[in-house]
Amino acid sequence: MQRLKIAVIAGSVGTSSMLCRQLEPLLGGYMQFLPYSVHDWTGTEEVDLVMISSHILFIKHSPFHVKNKTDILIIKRTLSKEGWGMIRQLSPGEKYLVVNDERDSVVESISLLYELGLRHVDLVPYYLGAPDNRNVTMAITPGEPQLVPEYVTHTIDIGARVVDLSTIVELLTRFHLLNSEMRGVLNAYAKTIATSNLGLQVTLQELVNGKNLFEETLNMVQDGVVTFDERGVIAFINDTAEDLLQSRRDASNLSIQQLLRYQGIDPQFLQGDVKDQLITIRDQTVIANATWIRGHSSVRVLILKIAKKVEELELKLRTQLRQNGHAAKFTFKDIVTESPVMKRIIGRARKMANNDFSILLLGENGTGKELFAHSIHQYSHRSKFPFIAFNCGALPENLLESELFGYEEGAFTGARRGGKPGLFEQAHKGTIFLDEIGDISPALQTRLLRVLQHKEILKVGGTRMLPVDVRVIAATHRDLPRMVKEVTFREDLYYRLKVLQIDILPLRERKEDIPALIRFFLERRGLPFDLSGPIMEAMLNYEWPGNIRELENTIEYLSIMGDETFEVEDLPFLTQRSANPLSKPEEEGVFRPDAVQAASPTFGNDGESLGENRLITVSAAGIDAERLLLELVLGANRTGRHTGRRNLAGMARERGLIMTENEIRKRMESLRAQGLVDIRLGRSGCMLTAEGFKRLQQL
Ligand SMILES: Nc1ncnc2c1ncn2[C@@H]1O[C@H](COP(=O)(O)OP(=O)(O)OP(=O)(O)O)[C@@H](O)[C@H]1O
Repeated sequence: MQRLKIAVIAGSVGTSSMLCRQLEPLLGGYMQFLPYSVHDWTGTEEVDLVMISSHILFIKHSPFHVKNKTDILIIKRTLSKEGWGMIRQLSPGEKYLVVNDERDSVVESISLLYELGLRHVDLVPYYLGAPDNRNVTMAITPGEPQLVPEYVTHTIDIGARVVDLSTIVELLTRFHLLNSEMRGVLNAYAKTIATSNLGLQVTLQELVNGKNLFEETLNMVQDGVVTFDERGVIAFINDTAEDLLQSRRDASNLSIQQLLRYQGIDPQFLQGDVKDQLITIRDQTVIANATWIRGHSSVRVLILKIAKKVEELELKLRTQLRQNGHAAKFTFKDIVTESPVMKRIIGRARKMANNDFSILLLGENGTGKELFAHSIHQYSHRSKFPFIAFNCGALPENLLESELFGYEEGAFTGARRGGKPGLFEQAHKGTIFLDEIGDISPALQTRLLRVLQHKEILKVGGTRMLPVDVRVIAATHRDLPRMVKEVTFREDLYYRLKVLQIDILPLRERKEDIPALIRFFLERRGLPFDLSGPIMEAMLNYEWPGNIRELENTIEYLSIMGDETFEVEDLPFLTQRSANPLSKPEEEGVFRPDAVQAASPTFGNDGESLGENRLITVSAAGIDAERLLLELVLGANRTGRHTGRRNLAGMARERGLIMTENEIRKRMESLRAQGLVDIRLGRSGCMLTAEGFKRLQQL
C-alpha cells in the first residue's frame, strides 16, 4: 500500500525530526513523515500534506509556499502526561523561568502551561538574548536544559512538547482514516498526554466505548455488515464481512468497490437501493441489501446474508416442480364423494371452470383443494395449455419473486445468462395454482395484484412489461377474511382473488365420504382388505384433522403392515381423542384435536398446523429434518427399500436436505427414543411405527 507523504516543518530539523518520531509510531501504517527545517523548505516538494510546527512559525514565514495548493495543517502541541506531572503541583506564588531557544517558543510554552492550568506560579520568559532575571533561581524547560542560565539552581525539564490529540484527529479525518482501529490507537495515545482538549478526550473515550459495544454486537451477527461513505470508503466492516470479502484489518482503508472487485463482483450493483440481490462471493450465494443510514445522507450500510440454504432450496424447488409436472393430472371424476353438499360444490366448480375469473379455494389442509384446481383447469378451455401448481409457503420471499415472475439477464450477480422465465410466463394461456396464498408477503401481494389487474408481469431486474394470459387459482387453509381484518392480507387482492370462491368442507363434516374414500384408496392399491366392524366405526368417529390426506396415508400405512385383519389397536390414534401423549398441547406446529373440535366449521384456529405432508416444510431453520426422515422411512418401507443411513442420506439429498450419515444416525436414534421408528437389526432396517405414522400426520 502506498503511504501518504507528509512534510513536517519546524524552526530546526531537530524539532521537525522529533515531531516525526512522535507521529511515526502512531500513523506510520498509513503515512510517511518527512522532517524539514523551515529554511530548507523550497515549496516545490511533492507531498500530500504540509504540517507546520507552530502558528508563530507559520505567520513568520507567510506567505507559505506549497506546491499544487497542498493543504497546510498547523500542529497543536501539548505536554506529555509525565512532564505535566512534574509541575502541576508546584507551590503557589513561586517564580520560574520558562526557558527555550527563541522568544516565540517561550511565549507558546507559557501560554500552553497556562492553558493546562498552571496559574498559581509566576512564569518568567527566558530565551537566548533575553535580559537576565537573576533573582529567579528556578526554571522550567521543554527539553532544552542546556539553555538554562548558570544562576538557576533548580531546573525542571518537562520534555519536548508533543503533538496534541486534536491534530492527530484532524489528520486522520482529512484522509478518512478515522476507522475503528485508529480510534483505539488514539484513545491509547490520549492517555499519554496532558491535553487541554478535555471535551475531545471525553468524546473520544465515549466513542471508543460505544463503538466497541457496537462493533462487538455487529460481530456477533451472522450476516456481513459493511458501512461506507459516498465514495465507498469503509468506516466499519464486521468479522463476517471481512471473512467473506477476505479483507484484512490492515486493508481497512480499501474502498468497498475495491473489495468487491477483488472478488470479481462489479460494484455497479451498489448504485441506488439494493434489495435482496443475489450475488456470488467465493462460490457462496449471498443475498445483498444496501440502504442509506437514516439521518446520514452519505453513509450506507451493506448487509450480506449468506444463503447457504439457497441452493438446497432451489434444488427442492426443482424437485417440487418436477413432481408437480406442468400438466393437470386430475379431473372432477377423480373427486370421490357421497356428500350432497360436496356434489353441489363440484357442480358449481364445473360452472366456474368455463370463464377466466380468478378462483379462491378455501379449506383445511388435505381437503382436496389441489385436486379441485387440477379438475377446474382440465374442465376449462385452457386444458390444452400448462397447469402449474406452486406452493407459495415453500420459499423465502426473494426466491419466490424470481420464481413467479422470472428475472432478466444481469438482474443480479450470478443471474443466469439469458435470464429466466417465471412460472407466470411458463403458464401462459394455462392456469397457475398458487397454494398457500395466505403466506405471501405484503410486497408480493402488491405485485400479484398488479398482475391480476393488468395481466402483465415485470421480471426482476426488467424494464418492460410482458403480457401474460394466465388464470389464477389460489388456495389457502388460512382464515383470509380475518387476515384482511388484521391487515396482514391486502383487501383489494382478496376481493380480486375471491371473485369466485369455493369452500371445501373438512372431512369431519362429510363423514359419509369416509367409507367411499377408504374403498377408493384400498382399490387403488389393489388391496383386498375389508375394513368393517370396530375399526370402521373408529374411523367414522375420528375427527381426521389432516382430512383426506390423513385418511389416505392411514390406508397407505395399513398396506405397509401387510396384514389382512386389523384391530383398532393397530391405529391407536383413532381412539385418542384428547391430548396426544407425544405432543405437549402448547407446542407450536402440533395439532391439537380439541382445538379443532372447538373451532369454526371451516377453519381450525390451529388450522395452520394441520397435516401437510406433500411438501417439505421450509422454516427459518430450514427443512424439517425429522419430518423428512419419517417420510423417507415410510416411503422406503412401502417400496421395500433398505433404510440404511447411506440410503437415507442419498434420498434426503434428492429432496433438498443435506445431512451427514452421522447426523442421520443421531436423528434416527432420537426418533426411535420417541417411539416413532422401530430400528431392527439385519436387512429390514427400520420401520415406521404407528406413532411415527401419526406424528407424520401432525407435523
Ligand atoms: N375427494 C377426494 N377423492 C379422492 N382423493 C382425494 C379427495 N380429496 C383429496 N384427495 C387426495 O388427498 C390428498 C390431499 O389433497 P390435496 O393435495 O388436493 O389437498 P389440499 O387441500 O390441496 O391440501 P393442502 O392445503 O395441504 O395443499 C391428495 O392425494 C388428493 O388426491
